[in-house]
Amino acid sequence: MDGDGLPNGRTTLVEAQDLWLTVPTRAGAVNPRRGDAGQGALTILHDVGLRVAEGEALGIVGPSGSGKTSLLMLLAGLERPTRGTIRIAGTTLGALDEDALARFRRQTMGIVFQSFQLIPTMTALENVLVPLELAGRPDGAAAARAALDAVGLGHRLDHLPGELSGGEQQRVALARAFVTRPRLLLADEPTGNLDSRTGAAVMDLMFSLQRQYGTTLVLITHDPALAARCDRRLRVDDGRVLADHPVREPAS
Ligand SMILES: Nc1ncnc2c1ncn2[C@@H]1O[C@H](COP(=O)(O)OP(=O)(O)OP(=O)(O)O)[C@@H](O)[C@H]1O
Repeated sequence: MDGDGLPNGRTTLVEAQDLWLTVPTRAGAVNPRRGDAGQGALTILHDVGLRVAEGEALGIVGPSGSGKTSLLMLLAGLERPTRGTIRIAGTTLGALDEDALARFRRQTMGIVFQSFQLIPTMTALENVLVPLELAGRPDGAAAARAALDAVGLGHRLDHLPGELSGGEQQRVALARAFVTRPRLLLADEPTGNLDSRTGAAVMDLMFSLQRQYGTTLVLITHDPALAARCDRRLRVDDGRVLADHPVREPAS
């Protein structure tokens, strides 16, 4: 490790500095643990900073309500910080307007949510085709089939999400997230809706694809065993980063 906690010799893909997130609150909706930031505002994240090296897997852990999802939303550019900067692959998110941000997200990131977030009226193949069509990829259909093959669902191309099990739906979501070979994968409790055995199988698949493609991973999880599979672990509590632990030195 070097002085800033990154494995030696790796370039930084994600860098966040001095992040604050404050949202307006309805009267009576103030979280007593955090208090009121003043004038009906709640501070969800306070002075958060982090760096993630290219190819690294970072696990984010912390109690419910500590701000993990909020942090992920900022990194995805789905929410804007009240203060602070986020730079991903050399691009400062705050400098982009909404269209440019959406384009940058499509080119650079894949996102996997706890609730799968597949489009219910589209088949597995059509769901995986969406990011390819948005990227204007002419080889879309072949790439989408290959991605579904890679997650073991080559025989379920024409099934709607409602005709698939939870584990199968999350595998479709993984295929959709990886199909454009994003440099960064953001995953928010991807096993949260799965039983432990199915969740373990889906996570084996995710880490295997992450290693195969050299994808940088930011993974929110409540599962210590899953966090321990990451190269580093970041602990968030009450909107602050409390500790940054290397789990193990990555193989050089
Ligand atoms: N838009 C919002 N308005 C008001 N409060 C919010 C908003 N978004 C998040 N919060 C609050 O901010 C806190 C952090 O929420 P967040 O979802 O980031 O936590 P979390 O660590 O991901 O929790 P969990 O592990 O339960 O998913 C919570 O107290 C939540 O109620």
